[in-house]
Amino acid sequence: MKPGQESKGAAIDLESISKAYGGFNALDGVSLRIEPGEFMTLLGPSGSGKTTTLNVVAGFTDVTSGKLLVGGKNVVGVPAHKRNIGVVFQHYALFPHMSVGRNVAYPLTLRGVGTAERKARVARALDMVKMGDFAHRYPSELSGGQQQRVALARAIVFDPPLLLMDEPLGALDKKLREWLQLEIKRIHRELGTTFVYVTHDQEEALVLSDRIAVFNRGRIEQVGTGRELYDEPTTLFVGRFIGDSTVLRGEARSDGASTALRIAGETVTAPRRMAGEARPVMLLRPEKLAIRRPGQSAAGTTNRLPGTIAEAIYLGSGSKYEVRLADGSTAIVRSPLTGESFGLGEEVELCFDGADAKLLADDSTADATLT
Ligand SMILES: Nc1ncnc2c1ncn2[C@@H]1O[C@H](COP(=O)(O)OP(=O)(O)OP(=O)(O)O)[C@@H](O)[C@H]1O
Repeated sequence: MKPGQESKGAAIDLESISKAYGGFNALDGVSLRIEPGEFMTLLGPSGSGKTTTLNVVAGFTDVTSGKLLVGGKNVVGVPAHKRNIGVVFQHYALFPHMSVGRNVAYPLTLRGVGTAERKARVARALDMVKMGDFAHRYPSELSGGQQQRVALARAIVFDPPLLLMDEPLGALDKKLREWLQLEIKRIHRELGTTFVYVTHDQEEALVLSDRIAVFNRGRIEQVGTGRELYDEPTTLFVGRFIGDSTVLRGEARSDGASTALRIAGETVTAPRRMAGEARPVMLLRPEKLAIRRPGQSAAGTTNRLPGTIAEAIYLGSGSKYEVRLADGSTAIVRSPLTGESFGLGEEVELCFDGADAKLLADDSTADATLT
């Protein structure tokens, strides 16, 4: 949204929404406030409840319990076609027998909008998605990316206060997807409408969103900006799902204000304690880890673990290394182009400052659910 521009978007409030199919809880007490004009992404692995949540907001799925407010009004029980919400799915649901222009005009025809205004609004919506020259084509004459842009035009042509998108770029190749991500971001800015977007792709979520809600097994684990989720994950699942990470597990000992982990005979410490009874693990981001040759001094690092280079990947802007540790686990390290390089199989030391380690409660399901 432009500064000073008033949001045309609706606020959404999900309050303790549950949805059961037989004895299975697809949604298990989901609460989320989405601000007017916000770009909110629902992110999580397959089966975590993202699509069910979106369908509940759209009115395609009823709830077992809970409240849903759109623009402050309770819409539980209101049928989908009366909610005035724009929707885009992964598979372009364009009408094949209608031209692009007639496809985009369809929601206006349904609403009884007169011819002159209809033409003007269809032209505006097609221009917004850069498909102004394609009004006379048929869907079968368009590429996948073009069809999705038409679907987007059709979803925004009636100025809905809320636009829902379920993996709209899922069927497209990487380059096209990256370009359309930027287009969707621009359209969101220009419209000022509330966007709710479903994806299982964390990079896509980071590119697009004002905030991200991370789903796991029918619940929201954490809601925050991409930076908050990366820098301050509150659960191991979120820490593992957003960005690369290394998880150190070992026999834990906490005393005073610090926590020590014993890993294959070595001890690493962090100058913090974790509240509660759960077993702590340390989570480290790749840029907080360094690799040194054994015996080499490493200023500023308080911890060292011996390991072996298991993988070295040249990334152009630097290198990414996988270091196999003595307990069999793998650490991921990013090192700048200017740094030293290491060969496969080389014996090294993994170094880090304990202050950079996040202490999180262990959760054995956090690895299994990463798909
Ligand atoms: N109509 C249904 N009947 C029974 N179970 C369902 C139904 N719809 C969804 N589920 C189940 O609810 C869970 C959540 O599904 P949902 O589609 O919301 O997940 P998702 O996070 O969107 O995953 P994906 O990315 O694979 O679409 C899944 O385990 C799914 O099998």
